[in-house]
Amino acid sequence: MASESESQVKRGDFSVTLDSDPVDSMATELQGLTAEGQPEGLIDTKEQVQIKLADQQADPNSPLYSAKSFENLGLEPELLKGIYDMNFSKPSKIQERALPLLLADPPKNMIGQSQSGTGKTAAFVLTMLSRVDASVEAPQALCIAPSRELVRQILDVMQQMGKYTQIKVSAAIKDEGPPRGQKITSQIVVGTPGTVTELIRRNQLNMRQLKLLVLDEADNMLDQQGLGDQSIRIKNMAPKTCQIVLFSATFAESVRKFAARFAPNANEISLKVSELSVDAIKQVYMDCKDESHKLQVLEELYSVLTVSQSIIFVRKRITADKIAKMMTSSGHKVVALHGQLDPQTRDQVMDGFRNGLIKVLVTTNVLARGIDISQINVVINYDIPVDGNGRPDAETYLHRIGRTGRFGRTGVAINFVHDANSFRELKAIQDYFGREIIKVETSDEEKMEKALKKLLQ
Ligand SMILES: Nc1ncnc2c1ncn2[C@@H]1O[C@H](COP(=O)(O)OP(=O)(O)OP(=O)(O)O)[C@@H](O)[C@H]1O
Repeated sequence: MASESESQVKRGDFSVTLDSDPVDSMATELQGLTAEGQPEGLIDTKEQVQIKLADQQADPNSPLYSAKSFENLGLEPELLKGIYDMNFSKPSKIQERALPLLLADPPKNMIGQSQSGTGKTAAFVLTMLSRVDASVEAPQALCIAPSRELVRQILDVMQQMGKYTQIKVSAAIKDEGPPRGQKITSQIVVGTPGTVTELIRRNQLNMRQLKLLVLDEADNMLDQQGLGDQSIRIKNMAPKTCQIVLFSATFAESVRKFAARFAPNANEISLKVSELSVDAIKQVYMDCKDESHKLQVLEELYSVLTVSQSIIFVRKRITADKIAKMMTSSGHKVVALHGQLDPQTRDQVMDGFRNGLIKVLVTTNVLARGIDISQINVVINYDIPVDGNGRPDAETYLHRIGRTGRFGRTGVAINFVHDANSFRELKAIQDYFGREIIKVETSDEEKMEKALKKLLQ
């Protein structure tokens, strides 16, 4: 991308001016403990993953700290059966590293980071299923996640993995919790923070026997402007001995500090900022003349591309509805999904997208995180993500594009820019991650078609 004047990327509570070589300076900040003066107990692996063990006496070279097979983890045979039923033959990198630490006794807190689509869910789901006692009829493990859709997905993984066990799992999302007055007796609960808080308040969810609390998309869950307060309140209801596990693909420095307080003395698996992007996701941008030209380019794009499934991210609900209407009238199987829809409709839309009846989903940031659908080969940032203060939001960008290119698959992320502002926003994000976002010609239809087809080869 051509050089632009100053622009700022917001990272939690600090910002960086692009003129000061943001990639280098921010990488140094985010590396944190990996810079000079590396403390003991920190393993700097070849893949630039840093593992910081809470126990400084631990021998980092011990085979205990990586599991090359699921059998090595000492899991119950019923759980192994569930894993193999899902066709997981061996642990992914994050599972290999995190599971031995997560399952060790006495339990230790964990702050775990790995790129999108690398198998974090299975790591914490297996831990939850391993830690609870099926003969005790009370909640012992609780997972909270930021969206209804993500909670339902985690429940699905939980049910598949645990299908040969006697463990019961309950949902804590709007309209799907236990009926009023009825106490939860399931060993595991997965929910959104709002509904979980409500169930605790109504004495339906008793936290007394909780051994494990997991925050998926933890940086988002701890964000002070968002779900942070609720997450803190939930944690404060758990016993002091409860194991706290935080997972995400991103932890901005300010959140990381807070996370370290939320999950004290945790084992940490972290990535440098330069390692956050998934190589298999090709990132491009399309230069549109103005806001209305974006709609036209979108139409052209879908007329030339063979997309199996895709997500279009927009800033506002109204834009989502407008695009869905326009594309539907052009004959595409498109639906908009956002927070204004009622829970049942959201579930129906999501189920339709998962089983392939809906090919394109137009959505807001509500689906930016965690959603795992392997058929998605294109993600479009129709609007560049910005935070509440209107500054480019690098984390949300990474999560959004991470809906494609999952678990070794390839994918394409297409960004629309249409004025100096959107250009600056995208440039700031590009410079932050240090990965070039390549231009696709929009002025010449033939060239555009050729470039797009090549992208998806
Ligand atoms: N060991 C494994 N073997 C094969 N497939 C796996 C394994 N672990 C996870 N997967 C698959 O990889 C995909 C991505 O996993 P998952 O959704 O857990 O990623 P994630 O790291 O949580 O991503 P995100 O940061 O986007 O939330 C899923 O479809 C999952 O079934």
